[in-house]
Amino acid sequence: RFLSSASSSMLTHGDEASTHVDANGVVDVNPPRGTRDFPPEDMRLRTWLFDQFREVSRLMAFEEVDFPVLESEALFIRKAGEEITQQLYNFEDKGGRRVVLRPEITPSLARLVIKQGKSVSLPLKWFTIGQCWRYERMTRGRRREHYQWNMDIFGVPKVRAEAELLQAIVLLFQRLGITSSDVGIRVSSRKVLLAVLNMYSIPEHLFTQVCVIVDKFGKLTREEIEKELMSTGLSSEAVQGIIEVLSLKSLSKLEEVLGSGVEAVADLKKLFSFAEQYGYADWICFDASVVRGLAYYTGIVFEAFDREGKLRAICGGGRYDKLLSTFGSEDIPACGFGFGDAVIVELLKEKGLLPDMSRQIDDIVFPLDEVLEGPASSIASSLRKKGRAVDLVEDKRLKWVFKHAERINASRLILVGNSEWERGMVRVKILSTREEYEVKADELD
Ligand SMILES: Nc1ccc(Br)nc1
Repeated sequence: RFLSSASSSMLTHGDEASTHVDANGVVDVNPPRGTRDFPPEDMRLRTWLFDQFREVSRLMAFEEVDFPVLESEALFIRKAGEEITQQLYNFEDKGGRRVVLRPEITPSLARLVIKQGKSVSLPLKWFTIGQCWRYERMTRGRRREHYQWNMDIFGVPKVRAEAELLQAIVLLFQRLGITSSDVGIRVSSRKVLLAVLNMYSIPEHLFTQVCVIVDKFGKLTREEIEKELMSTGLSSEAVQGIIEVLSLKSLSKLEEVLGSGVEAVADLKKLFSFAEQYGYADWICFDASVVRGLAYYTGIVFEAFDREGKLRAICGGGRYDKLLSTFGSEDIPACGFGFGDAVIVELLKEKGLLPDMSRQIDDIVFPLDEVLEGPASSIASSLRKKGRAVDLVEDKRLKWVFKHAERINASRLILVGNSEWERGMVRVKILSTREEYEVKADELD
């Protein structure tokens, strides 16, 4: 007897350590808090989504890479107060090593690029789809794991790289049936904020900290943002200046405030002109409030959002030209994005774009008598060798088999019966047309 999910939840209160086994030693059948199982129908949807990620990666000529989900904690120790590093799923292993279930992919990518060193020629265009983790007090009841598709380009210093990544994102949306009226991509550059800090002679060491605070724009009230910015020691004049510039939504206004010839403006102008050439200009818009919450971004940053404003960011990314030197290596210019598997599915549901996820099988082979189980096996085997997906069924009544064939959308039902088999024949039923005929068993394909 298994506990139902309801009764098992009585075993665990809040987030303090709780048993996953009840008083009678019966295991709670739910997965650990904040994690998901993928039973067949959910797994078909996930596989379909990941196939779209892979197909876009192929179209963009990216190579697939992979890493352990377990990483050294050292890869993620950053002092900028990011949410992602305050929620590390970290622990000490039996060897006394400080390790984490990775919260993101980019540091692993950087680690591998450094490890590969001179043996790889730039530019590198790599992608991966991997599970990422966070340990959050369950008070907010949020998930603790999700899968992320990551696309990263190493060795391209110019905004061509960002233009390529934006095309990948737009291609993905288009493959899913999402249009630029459903989704937009906000684009800015951290160099905008850097220019503002320079205008107020704010020391650059405050840069990442200010970025992490400003990333909460829209999540916190203006007063809360002002308070957090002031707490870093910024003058109220500088705080007002930052908020004024970050509220800009027009590149020409930005140029007026920052002056022409500022690198941030030049980069963004170049990127928007690329967008026209690629044909995705109607997907992107300048929004100076976009800074993204990761400390290591240094240039263009972007995030996709649903225009109805009901959901969290769908994906996001940016340039991180100085990440490798934080690991003690020579810097290599880089940019990339992460695209989670959860928000996009919520959006597809909202838009009625979830694909049909029912099963599909080519053939069901069914022996009408148990003495024919052997012949049924050889028929199933030869069909499989010809590439047919075959469900070999036995110990069932024929009525059940017909129901089953409907349930799994089988194309054909191959019945192995005594009278036919004596003549080396089998009976074939085409389930879509109800057509039925006999065929020589060794001519079945
Ligand atoms: N970084 C991160 C990891 C896991 C989840 Br769920 N969300 C964000």
